Amino acid sequence: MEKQASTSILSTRNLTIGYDDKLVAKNIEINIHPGELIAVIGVNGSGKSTLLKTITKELDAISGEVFLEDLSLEKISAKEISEIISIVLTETHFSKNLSVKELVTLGRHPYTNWLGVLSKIDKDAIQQAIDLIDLQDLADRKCSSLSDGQLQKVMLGRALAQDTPLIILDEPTTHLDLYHKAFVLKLLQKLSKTTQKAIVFATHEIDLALQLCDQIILVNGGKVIQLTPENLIKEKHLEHLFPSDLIQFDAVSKSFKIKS
Ligand SMILES: Nc1ncnc2c1ncn2[C@@H]1O[C@H](COP(=O)(O)OP(=O)(O)OP(=O)(O)O)[C@@H](O)[C@H]1O
Repeated sequence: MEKQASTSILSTRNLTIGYDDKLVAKNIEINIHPGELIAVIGVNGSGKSTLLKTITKELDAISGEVFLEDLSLEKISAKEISEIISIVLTETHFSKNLSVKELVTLGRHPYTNWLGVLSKIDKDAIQQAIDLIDLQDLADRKCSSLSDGQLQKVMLGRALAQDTPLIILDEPTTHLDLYHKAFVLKLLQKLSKTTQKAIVFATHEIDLALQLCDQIILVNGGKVIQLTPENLIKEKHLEHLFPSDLIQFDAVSKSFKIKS
């Protein structure tokens, strides 16, 4: 089995992503390490979801390679992937009739036997996830009774219970107000540091991502670059992200401003 020498949890080599009739981005070289909080940013339709789908094997790469830890993604089974990556999608693919604790318990699915019997390790992982994000008071509530912000925390709880070194989230702050967007992203930042898990999320909250993330992956015009927020700003990659007739990036406040 081909190996790549590095301490990355996930890396790519000369990766090209897209669909049968559409090349989305090429020459992608990204590296994700333990404890890092990484935002994937880019305008609508730039390829953020395509990149996340490709690195989680939901979509085949057009060419190039993805490595999970040091193994080529092509050679790893779905079960092995689920022990390394947990995925939190925006759309909810579960019955909201479940209680919070039942939903968090689903995170242990890759580890339980076919009867779904929980071992002590499973029960401890579920409790730890509930404690880590303060879900104790919500544990017996039905998911249908939760606000979007609470539901997002519960989805994160399920990913934590899966206890993988890498958590990937597709737009975790959609539908949240500014306070809850900041709350969820700050929680992701805290979890990446306390658990040393790598957390990667696609987002349109560029201002917040610049303040909170260790690294930014920018998908733009068929290219993908990975830099620290400081270098992304210093190298002026954000200046021409959007058409300049309406908004411009202000490097001093590290935020986008509407042109007067
Ligand atoms: N199944 C598909 N087949 C062909 N083209 C697709 C498919 N899914 C997406 N695309 C195209 O690939 C490009 C990248 O789409 P993608 O959904 O990855 O962008 P995104 O950055 O996640 O967008 P958004 O911010 O709007 O969610 C777009 O041009 C889109 O139309």
